[in-house]
Order: sequence, then structure tokens, then C-alpha cells
Amino acid sequence: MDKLLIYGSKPLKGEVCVSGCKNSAVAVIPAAILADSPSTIENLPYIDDVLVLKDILTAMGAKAELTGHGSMYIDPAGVNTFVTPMELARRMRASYYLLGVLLAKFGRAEVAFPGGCDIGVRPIDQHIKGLEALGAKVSIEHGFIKAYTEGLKGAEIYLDVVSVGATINIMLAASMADGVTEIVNAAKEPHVVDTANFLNAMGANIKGAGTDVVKIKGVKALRGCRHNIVPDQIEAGTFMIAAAATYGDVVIKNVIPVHLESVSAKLSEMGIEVSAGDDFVHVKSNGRPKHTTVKTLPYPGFPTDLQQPMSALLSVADGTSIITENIWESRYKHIEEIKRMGAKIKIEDRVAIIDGVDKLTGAPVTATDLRAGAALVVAGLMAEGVTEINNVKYIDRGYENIDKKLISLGADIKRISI
Ligand SMILES: CC(=O)N[C@H]1[C@@H](OP(=O)(O)OP(=O)(O)OC[C@H]2O[C@@H](n3ccc(=O)[nH]c3=O)[C@H](O)[C@@H]2O)O[C@H](CO)[C@@H](O)[C@@H]1O
Ligand SMILES: C=C(OP(=O)(O)O)C(=O)O
Repeated sequence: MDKLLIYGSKPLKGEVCVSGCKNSAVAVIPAAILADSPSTIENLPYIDDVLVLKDILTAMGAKAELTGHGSMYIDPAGVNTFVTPMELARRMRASYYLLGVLLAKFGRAEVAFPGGCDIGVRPIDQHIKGLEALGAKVSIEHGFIKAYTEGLKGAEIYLDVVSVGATINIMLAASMADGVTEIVNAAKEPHVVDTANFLNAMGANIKGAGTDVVKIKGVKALRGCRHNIVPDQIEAGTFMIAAAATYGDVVIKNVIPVHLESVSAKLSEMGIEVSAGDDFVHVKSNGRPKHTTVKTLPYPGFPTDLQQPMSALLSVADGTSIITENIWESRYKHIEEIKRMGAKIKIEDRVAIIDGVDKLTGAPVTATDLRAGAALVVAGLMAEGVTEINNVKYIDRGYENIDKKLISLGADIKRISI
């Protein structure tokens, strides 16, 4: 298992290009098998989740091939099963999108219970409620979610909680249902919109993605298309935070600045210079950030996926900062690790009280999940001395070449393969 050695206290300077969005890629790739002809997906991040999905589709009979950097050709013609391979499906969260996809395609789906980051209880009751409203019978048996329908029919579905996964899964299933589906209290994240755009490019009729109410008029068939994945706003936000943490001066390219408004606003409040162009943001910091409060919320609120990297930055802010994690109840596992580096943080239920210290010092630490890993990278970049990050596999699930990109900005990082 790889580890990273970060020799910290080096300001990041220069330009870095953001890859395609993980959470969009993991929805669009399975969606491609809804079509009756091949698709080419471009701007895909080269990360473990994408490679696992490629293997899942291949195991199910599709032709899924990487055709150059960031590009995957998917021919669904050979897909011959409604059962997902358990071992592969459990290696990621978003394998559950095959539930909506296979139900729409075959009227049956057997999808292994998904894995993904251990950041709290991750129920799927809203996915199930939505699929049942469309006319599926759903049961949980032997580690599989099994769904069956005589024919999906459009319905109005009110989500009790704003859920990215449930919104996308229902959209996938409803795209070829008979009649109109309305998802009320839908998630508005950029990856929800990107998935709807992909489905529409294949011939679906989805309106309102990016608002609270998504309307899907079912169509008889979908055809393959070419699609460019939107930039990853979480990777972009991580680089923005890393630039601020190292008193750096970084232009982050290939982004959609409006997707980053909550992060830009928060960094600006903390005294960090943030400016934006059409497809880039520029982050410049000359000194210690001011303390602040952060509350994680569904989009367009501050994203939970950036809470962990942000907490690393706040550990050296001037004064006491308060973070409230409203989405996942166990998303503070990185805090014990950052405390080994000298941070002063107290957790009370969903609130982290962070007393900013003058500096962090490098230590051996372990990533417990993807964004915990990103937080430790940010901490390591600003710490005095060497930080050794173990369990880098979690980081590789969601960041393409994080070490190489940071090295290109002047960081001193070594990857050790054990
Ligand atoms: C692959 C992917 O896109 N992952 C993202 C997705 O995860 P994921 O789609 O799993 O997260 P959701 O948006 O569904 O979860 C949001 C909240 O709703 C709750 N909930 C969710 C579903 C459900 O059926 N019942 C229920 O109660 C969850 O416990 C959580 O508190 O959105 C999260 C919130 O932005 C991000 O942290 C993840 O990076
Ligand atoms: C929690 C995350 O991912 P997943 O839902 O794939 O586990 C994440 O991207 O931060």
C-alpha cells in the first residue's frame, strides 16, 4: 500500500489543471449502458473509482475501454446480466447507480451493497422509496439490493432529505419509465446537472436539474453520445485550500467558478485573495488566515467533501473557528490524526471547535477515508518537517495524481510503494 512523505512549509506557486468530476463520472459511466449504441465519455478523472466501474461494466458484458487520457468508449451491446459483481461493487459507493440503470434496462437489478467512504451511516431508503414509487419491488437479500418491476411508471417523489444519490438513481430509472416523474426536494449539485445533461444528450427528456424539482418524461429508447464530464469542484476546492494553507499563489484551471462560490466566499472571509476568470480561479495568500465558521450543506452550500481539508487549514487560523458538519455524522476521523501534528481541536457531536495554533509539525498519520486523506495532505503541506501519510489508496480513489500535481506547484512529496 502506498504512502506519501510530505516535506512541508513550501509555498505552492504556479498553475494546476483540475480533472473531471469524480461524482459525475461515477454516475455517467453506468448511465451509458442505458443506450442501445456506444458512447464516448471525455474529461474523466484517472482515479480508482473510474477504473473499478470500467471493470464492473466489462464483467457485465459491455465493452469499456480507455481510449486516451480521460476518455472511455462504452459499447453496451454485450451487457447480458442484471447482477453486478459483488467484490467490485463493494469497492466504491456509486456502484448503486446500477440499480436505477439495470431496472430501467432489464426491469430487474441485483446490486451488491455499495462500499465508499466510512463517514457515517449511509442509508439508501430514499433510493428505495423512489424506485418503489416508480413501481419496483425492492428487497435486501444476501448482501444484494434486489429490484424487480413489470414496468416502471412515472410518479411524483418527495425526497425526505436532499440526496445526491437518490436524485440521480431516480433520474436514471425514470428516464425510460412510462410517463412523467417529478422529484421534489431534489439535490442540485453540479454532478446531478451533468448526469441529466448526459441523459438528455442520449435522448432523455429531463428538465429542472439544478433546481429543487426535476421533471423526467420517460422516453422509449436512448442512443449513445459523446459527453465531456464537468470539472471536479471538490478537487478544485482542495487546491484552493492547499494554496491558502501554504501562503501560496496558484491559478487553478479548468474549473467552473460558479461551482466554487461557497469556498471562494469562505476563503475571502478568511482574508485570502480569491479572484476568478471564465474557467479559472486564482488564490493568493500572504499570511495567517482569520478564523471563521463553516456549516456544511447541500449545494450551493459549503460542501461536506471540503469540510475535512478546510478543518486542516483552520487548525492554523488566527483565533477559534467552529465547523458544523450537517451531512455526515462521522466525518471527523481525520481530526485525531491532525492533532498528532499539534492541532488543538475539540469535537462535540457534529461540531468541531478549532483553536488555531501557530504551526503544525510533521508526524506519521493515517488516512481513514478519501477527504480525510486530502485533509492530511493539506496539513502536511503546511507543517514543519516530514509528514508520512499512510493508506494513500483512499486518496487515489478520488484524486488524479495528487502528488504529481502538487509537485508541479513546488511541493516536496515522495510516494513510497510498499
Ligand atoms: C458518489 C457521490 O456522489 N458521493 C457524494 C454523494 O454521496 P451520497 O449520494 O451517498 O450522499 P447523499 O446526498 O445521498 O446523502 C446526503 C444525506 O442524506 C442522507 N440520506 C441519503 C440517502 C438516503 O437514501 N437516505 C438518507 O437519509 C445521508 O445519510 C446524508 O446525511 O453526496 C454526498 C453529499 O454531498 C457527498 O459527500 C459524496 O461525495
Ligand atoms: C464521500 C465521498 O465519496 P463516496 O460517496 O464515493 O464515498 C467523497 O467523494 O468525498
